[in-house]
Amino acid sequence: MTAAPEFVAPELAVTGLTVRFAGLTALDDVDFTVTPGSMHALIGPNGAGKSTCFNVLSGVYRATSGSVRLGGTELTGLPPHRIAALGVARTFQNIALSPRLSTADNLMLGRHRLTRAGFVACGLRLPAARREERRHRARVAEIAEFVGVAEHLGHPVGLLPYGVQKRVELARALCLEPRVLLLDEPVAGMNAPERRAMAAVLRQVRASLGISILLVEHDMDMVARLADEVTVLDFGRRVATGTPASVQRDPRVVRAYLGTGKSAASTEEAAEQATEEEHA
Ligand SMILES: Nc1ncnc2c1ncn2[C@@H]1O[C@H](COP(=O)(O)OP(=O)(O)OP(=O)(O)O)[C@@H](O)[C@H]1O
Repeated sequence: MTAAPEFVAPELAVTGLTVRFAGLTALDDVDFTVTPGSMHALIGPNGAGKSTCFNVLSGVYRATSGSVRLGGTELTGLPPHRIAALGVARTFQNIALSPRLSTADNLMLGRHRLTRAGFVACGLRLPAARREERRHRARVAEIAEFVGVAEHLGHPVGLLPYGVQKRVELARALCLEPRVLLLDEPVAGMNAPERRAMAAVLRQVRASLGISILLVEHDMDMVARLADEVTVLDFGRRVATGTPASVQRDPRVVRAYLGTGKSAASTEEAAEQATEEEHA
């Protein structure tokens, strides 16, 4: 699967982002930039502000101050559907699919924003609406094949193994034809083979589609293997930005996030192993 020829991933620039909830500062003057076509991880201990940041980027929360720009467009203040229409798609920490619907129908819901035929034309199944539906179903099949869930298109999502459901969720986000993907803990709760399968798909998404990806992930091995750049938050503040290897060696990060020398060492090993894999 490839991106449309005119596809260009825009820069996502977060500047001075601050979010306050009645007396609590969840994000405090945070800056980072997701370079077009790169994979950028947002990490930090529990309560560091990662979900709050995702919620601002997708329009669920309003920023108290600061700016989020996608290319030349300011996103702060826009409602979620407008942000989605600009090409920002999101997956959730907990699976947010309709379990009784088939994989195909869940993915068709993901195409809703791109549907041109009106409600009446669809309801009456007029020829133009039927043609459009065929076109969307063909694209859904292509995306399902790309993320490795094609064999499950006819199955109710709720009956699929957890790791497959997470890939269906990714497929649904891709059905929006996004320019930026926000992935909230894409491998949380997965076993090792499921993690490897998801990592392989995410690498393909970046390599073949050129979509910019912002990823919240607690699994440091995944971050070390996948991310081009990492931003570390602690108590709502950015404490470091850099390559996975450089942030893992940053004493502020070790203090804030990794806690013990032991976990820092294990994540360094993961970074070294990832580099070896890339060079193999
Ligand atoms: N809607 C809200 N109202 C009040 N406080 C909130 C709200 N959302 C988040 N917070 C607070 O903001 C801070 C940051 O929370 P957030 O969920 O963004 O952290 P996180 O890094 O995503 O944590 P985790 O890894 O546990 O998901 C926390 O202290 C949290 O209690």
